[in-house]
Amino acid sequence: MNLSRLILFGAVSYLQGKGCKKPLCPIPVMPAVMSSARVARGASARAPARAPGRQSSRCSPLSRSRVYASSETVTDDSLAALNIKYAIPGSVEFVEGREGLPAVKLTHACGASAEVYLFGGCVMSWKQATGDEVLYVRPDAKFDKSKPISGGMPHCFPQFGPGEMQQHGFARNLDWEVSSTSADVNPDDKDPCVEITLRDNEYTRAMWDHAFELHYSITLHGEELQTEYRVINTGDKPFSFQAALHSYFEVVNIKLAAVEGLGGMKYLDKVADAENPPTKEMPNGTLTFAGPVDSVFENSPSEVSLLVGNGAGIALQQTGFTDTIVWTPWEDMPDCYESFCCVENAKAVKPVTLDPNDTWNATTRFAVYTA
Ligand SMILES: O=P(O)(O)OC[C@H]1O[C@@H](O)[C@H](O)[C@@H](O)[C@@H]1O
Repeated sequence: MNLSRLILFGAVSYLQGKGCKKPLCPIPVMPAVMSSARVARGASARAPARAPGRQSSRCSPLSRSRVYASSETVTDDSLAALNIKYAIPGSVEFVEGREGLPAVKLTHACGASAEVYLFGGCVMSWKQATGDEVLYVRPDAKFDKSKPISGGMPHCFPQFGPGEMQQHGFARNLDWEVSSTSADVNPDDKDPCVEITLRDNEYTRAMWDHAFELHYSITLHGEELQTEYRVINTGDKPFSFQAALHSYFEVVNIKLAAVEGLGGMKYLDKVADAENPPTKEMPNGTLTFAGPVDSVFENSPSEVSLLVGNGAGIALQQTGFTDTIVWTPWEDMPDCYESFCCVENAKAVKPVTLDPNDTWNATTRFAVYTA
């Protein structure tokens, strides 16, 4: 990726076209249907024109852009079946990701795109209209399911960590199911969207004995990436969990990068002690990097920005996720640390406790801007 091009082309033209000012337009009202019980069970939240339960009525097998050999064995979980059921020509398509992992590609009419891998429910790519990649995937990332994908936007659920469970919980190393797709929030400016779902199973029960549904929707609103995260307690006893989007962003160089919006805040310093982090206070101003950082900011502002080192930045807005984590491993990862910075939207410090049938929601909105 060459983020410097963002200054000249995509971000400027798109944000100007949308009338945005730095760093972001006010958060638009998310579709009200996102919180309804019907949606929580998997109906297509963002396609009100469709009949309930018919998630891909706009998808015609005849007009899909990918052609499959007729001799191909179509199983329920194959790309062909997913495309037949959920593809929306020009907006939503199921494709083969790295090492054959199934992925859903969202394409916005402005040229922006995103790719979400069903393994780990991980947004692996988010590109601006120019083709510039915003996310970062580590060179040591594995795509054989032997470990979670190290890069993009993996999940931390139901544990942020460290804790009793595997680091960051299990949601990032399981296959998620597709529950709906849509592309018709506004017919004049189609916003492609996919919703994927994770439910408890034998594997999760062995680690965490609770019945749950985790619904995660990813939408491209122009060049912006928006997500909605919904946890439902489907069991008969309360449970507590932590959750985070462990986002890896590409930077020009970590030594030139900075995070705005956290000045003067208290934080837990996990570099000093990962198990019992001491509380420290940030000086006013921006957070810059001259060594490893692993800081947890509780009740952080709903908007922070990552400056990538060339004048461009990524604004992160959140609701529900009350905390922000900033992580750079520095020389623990000598081959790649200069190229990325993790700025994570999280509910990590105080876990959420959810009663049976209750739902917890969190949203994020990511947008590239120029100074
Ligand atoms: O599991 P990954 O992707 O290698 O990330 C590990 C890091 O993830 C961060 O979220 C934590 O704050 C760090 O403490 C941890 O080291």
